Amino acid sequence: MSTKNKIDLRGLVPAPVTPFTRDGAIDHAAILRLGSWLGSFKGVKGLVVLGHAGEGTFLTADEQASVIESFVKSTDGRVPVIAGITLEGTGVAAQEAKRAMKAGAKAGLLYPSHGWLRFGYQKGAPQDRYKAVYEESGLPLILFQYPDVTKATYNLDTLMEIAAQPGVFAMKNGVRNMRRWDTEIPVIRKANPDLQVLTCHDEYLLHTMFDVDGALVGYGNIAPELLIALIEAGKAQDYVKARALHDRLLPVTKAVYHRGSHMEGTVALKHALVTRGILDHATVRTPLLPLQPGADVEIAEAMKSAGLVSDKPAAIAA
Ligand SMILES: N[C@@H](CC=O)C(=O)O
Repeated sequence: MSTKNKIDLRGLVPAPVTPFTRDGAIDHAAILRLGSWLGSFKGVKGLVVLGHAGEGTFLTADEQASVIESFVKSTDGRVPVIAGITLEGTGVAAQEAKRAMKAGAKAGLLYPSHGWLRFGYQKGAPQDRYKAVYEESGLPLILFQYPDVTKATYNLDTLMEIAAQPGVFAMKNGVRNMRRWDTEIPVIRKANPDLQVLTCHDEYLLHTMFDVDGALVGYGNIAPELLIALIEAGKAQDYVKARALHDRLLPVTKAVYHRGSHMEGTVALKHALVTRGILDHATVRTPLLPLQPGADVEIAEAMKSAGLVSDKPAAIAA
């Protein structure tokens, strides 16, 4: 049976960070704070936990299940929780999907097998991975398109075959090649009108906003109200409004996502959540490292300039 149209992610789908206590354990009280705050925004349609922003691969299997359970609890199950499914082998990824489902996940974001990043993959292997994980676990899946510069990116034929599978209901597209974006998204949409297309180009969202049903982004942790407005402006094809929101967010985008690498973005998200009063500190797990001294102040200033500090809720410009 097709999973298409079962879960509606047409809006903002933040990928929450996983808060830790100062001594490195999972901070479930902070998860409840973060999840209930994000879930309080009408345009937030789902929470994708245990992704890159959630440091999902740095957690044990038991910790992963407990994070899913706490995020489900944070909105009393009202907002669907989707889990990152990241293990390399198809069989173990299917087991991971089953554990996620048992913990309360309503869907999975299936990552490419990690080794493909370096070596590439055999023709048909990505299609087989999506089919097998869905058939073995029953967990509805989001297709995850990696950047064109990696060997784990999927060409258009591969995307089309995965998108047409009954277990796949949405695509998170992070191709970061605008020639491919502009030519492939219309083709995929035409063949799969029910597939939900979500951008994940955190560091430059504007261009992708006019072609999508929503955004599945770590950025959603820290500026949900402005990103919801940006998605709405994109859907209305209102470039002037979208551009104004983009410009307002630009200092935050630079402070969080234009650092050395996307990995630092995760640490920066935690600092930004401190400025919003949701987290008390920005503890991360290695291999993530703290940002350089002063980065917290830069991030706080950027958040303030965008009107996103906790004592001054952001007003959405008309
Ligand atoms: N936004 C990033 C990181 C998320 O998983 C991406 O493009 O993949």
